[in-house]
Amino acid sequence: MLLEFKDVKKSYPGSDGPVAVLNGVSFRLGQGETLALTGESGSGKSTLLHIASGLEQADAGRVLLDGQNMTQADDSSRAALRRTDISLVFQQFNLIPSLTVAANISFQARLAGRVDTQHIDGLTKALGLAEHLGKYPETLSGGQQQRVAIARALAARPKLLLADEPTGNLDEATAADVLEQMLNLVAQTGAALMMVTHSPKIAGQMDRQLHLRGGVLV
Ligand SMILES: Nc1ncnc2c1ncn2[C@@H]1O[C@H](COP(=O)(O)OP(=O)(O)OP(=O)(O)O)[C@@H](O)[C@H]1O
Repeated sequence: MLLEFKDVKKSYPGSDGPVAVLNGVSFRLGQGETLALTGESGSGKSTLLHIASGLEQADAGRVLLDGQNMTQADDSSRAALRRTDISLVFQQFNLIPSLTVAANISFQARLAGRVDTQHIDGLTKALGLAEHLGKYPETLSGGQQQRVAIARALAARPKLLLADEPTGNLDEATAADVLEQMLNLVAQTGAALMMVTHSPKIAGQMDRQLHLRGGVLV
């Protein structure tokens, strides 16, 4: 099993005491599997994704990545796992403005110590980015910027790709293209994918769907 949540709980401080966002969340994600995470605004989808990525810690329960207990790992081991095994794609692209497209794409692979130029060339071509490599992110369209973020995320050959509304900032036609390319590349690289989405149509393209309601998965 690649990712396993066991009775995960998370609260945030509210004006009248802690507010439970995740109230005992359990699920498993196998290698290469794709999973959609849906739920109303504020239901805790991003919180769950951040805990899966190690960006945030659960208050209780266990999160296992490839059998390793992330809940007990210290900050530096969680950071190491994030560099080597997990990649994230966000709604807002989050590219590094001072780096060229080429440098953005190889950034995480460099951090992970896993630069494979042939693999990066393949991603760049598949995403139609070959003629944009020397440009800076601000000169690209939203769709092109998100393609750069996807190439960066997959360049390090992560076992797990976590995507938070990755096509939420794109028009419908661009969103459909970017999603198709992302799903093809995820399948090719063998990564597992967990994607937060508000779109039932997008959720329907994943192997499985989980819905968050009232702090639990239904
Ligand atoms: N750092 C934080 N401090 C306090 N409360 C937080 C924090 N992060 C999230 N929350 C609260 O936790 C709840 C869940 O937030 P989260 O962003 O996980 O929801 P979501 O389902 O991803 O929402 P959306 O679909 O609107 O992005 C919200 O009520 C939010 O206000």
